[in-house]
Amino acid sequence: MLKIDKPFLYVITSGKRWKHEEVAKAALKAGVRIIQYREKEAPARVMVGEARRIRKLCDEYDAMLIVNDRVDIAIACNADGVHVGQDDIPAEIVAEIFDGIIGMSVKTVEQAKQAEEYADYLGAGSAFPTGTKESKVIGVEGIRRIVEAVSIPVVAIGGITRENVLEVLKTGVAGVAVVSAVSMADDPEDAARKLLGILSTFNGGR
Ligand SMILES: Cc1ncc(COP(=O)(O)OP(=O)(O)O)c(N)n1
Ligand SMILES: Cc1ncsc1CCOP(=O)(O)O
Ligand SMILES: [Mg+2]
Repeated sequence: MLKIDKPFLYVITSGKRWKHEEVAKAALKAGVRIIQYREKEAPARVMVGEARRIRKLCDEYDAMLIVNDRVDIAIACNADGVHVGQDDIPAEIVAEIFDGIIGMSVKTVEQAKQAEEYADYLGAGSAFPTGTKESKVIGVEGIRRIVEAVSIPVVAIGGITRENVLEVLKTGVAGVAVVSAVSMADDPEDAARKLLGILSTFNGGR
């Protein structure tokens, strides 16, 4: 389902410093192959336009697009997938109406095992404290427990930076997801390139 080499960098856009499209384009130029469009406040009319423009960019770079929370926007922009959390539309209902990748957020092994039935991958975190979202920190050990409990790809999220990403990779995650490390960077393309550089040197050892 996630047809990219491991470990991968999963960039989540925020429109708070740069436009969503600017972040997506910078990440794609750097070599990122999975982008999540995450917009929590804009009207649907604005979201659908942004999501469609990012879809076009992802097509140019042969990259996957996941839409956060909103199955309607995901359908309208022909996204590859949709990501839902514990309070969003349940994954089993997403599966009824959406033909694509389903990602689900989890914090515990119990949630992870339940999510496995309908999800194609899991977003596990927060790995570290983060200012981007109020989210309980489960730590690197919490991520490791989830990785070991399931057989679908696990993407770590929350407070991941160039400084701590190696520690996270050692848990065996399939990928690492970042919002601020790229979307809030002075130079998002350079930030993504540097993170990708660290991922490519990681030898997979635990
Ligand atoms: C890859 C990935 N993992 C986790 C999340 C968080 O989803 P959720 O808990 O629904 O929180 P919001 O992002 O919707 O605020 C994610 N978006 N992506
Ligand atoms: C969306 C989300 N879900 C758990 S932590 C988080 C925020 C991640 O953002 P950042 O990479 O800036 O810490
Ligand atoms: Mg959500």
